Amino acid sequence: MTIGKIIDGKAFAETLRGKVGDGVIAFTAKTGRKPGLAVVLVGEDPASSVYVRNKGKMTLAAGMESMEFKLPASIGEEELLDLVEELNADDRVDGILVQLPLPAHINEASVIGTIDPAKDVDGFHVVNSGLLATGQDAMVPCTPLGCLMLLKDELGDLSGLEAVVVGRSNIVGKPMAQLLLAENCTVTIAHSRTRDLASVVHRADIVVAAVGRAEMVKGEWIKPGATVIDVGINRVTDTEDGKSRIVGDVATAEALAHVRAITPVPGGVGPMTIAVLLRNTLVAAHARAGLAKPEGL
Ligand SMILES: Nc1nc2c(c(=O)[nH]1)N[C@@H](CN(C=O)c1ccc(C(=O)N[C@@H](CCC(=O)O)C(=O)O)cc1)CN2
Repeated sequence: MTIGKIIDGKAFAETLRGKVGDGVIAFTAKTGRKPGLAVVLVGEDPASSVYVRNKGKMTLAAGMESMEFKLPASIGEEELLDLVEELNADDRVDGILVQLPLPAHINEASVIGTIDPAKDVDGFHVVNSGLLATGQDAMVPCTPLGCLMLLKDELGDLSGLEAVVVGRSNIVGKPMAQLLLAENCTVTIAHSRTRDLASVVHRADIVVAAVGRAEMVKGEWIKPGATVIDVGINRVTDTEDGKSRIVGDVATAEALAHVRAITPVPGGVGPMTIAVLLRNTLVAAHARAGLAKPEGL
């Protein structure tokens, strides 16, 4: 039995962060200032706190200015919107990211809609999703852009390939489908209510699983030789030893016998999210400074 390749997202992300660091040096030499990223965390969700801490560390390591705003979960929506407006008006800030999810009393769409689209390094503003959907230059959400980078690195030209995206979120599924369409793939968006999901997935040369259900995509669903990108991060508890671990949306051990290549969880797509965030911040800084897009990013 042959087994597929494990795509090393961690190593790819490290290389990308290195290239961003080089771009930051060149940007700073040209403009006399560093690119700046502002990250807003509302509440104390443990996973979100870790992601925000890592974003701050990696922003600094790339040579950028990092601004962190930690607000209590009880903050009102108006107060949060006021902070976003302040960051929109602050010239040192090239990128604004509000960590999701937000507490239930705050309307996510209003918050995202208040971010200046030029500083929307998450690419979640409707202006950016509209630009992406119409094939124009846009700020692209970090996780799907990271997935696309891994796919192109593995497969080269994606033109004509059959791609199935399992998951229809605004953050991953929908922008992922748009990116694959722009690469001339034939794209299907499937989800938890798709009829006969197994046979839909079995058509695909490329499977992107972003449905948020532990190991939902089974090995035998995968067409032999397909490339699988697993976006899921699901914490599960082992019944035997009671220890918890993270698994993806794909049953990786089974899938390995079928795939050409697959991203692991952890160490696949996850590390790409922050690396692409830094890349998007550098791109936003160039655009705001009236400079051409940095090359090779
Ligand atoms: N405003 C945003 N909020 C959220 C986003 C986002 O892109 N923008 N994405 C996720 C969380 N996220 C970054 O914010 C993120 C998730 C996972 C990882 C990562 O490196 N994962 C590791 C495993 C980490 C672990 O052990 O828990 C991996 O997969 O190897 C980085 C960033 C939701 N919110």
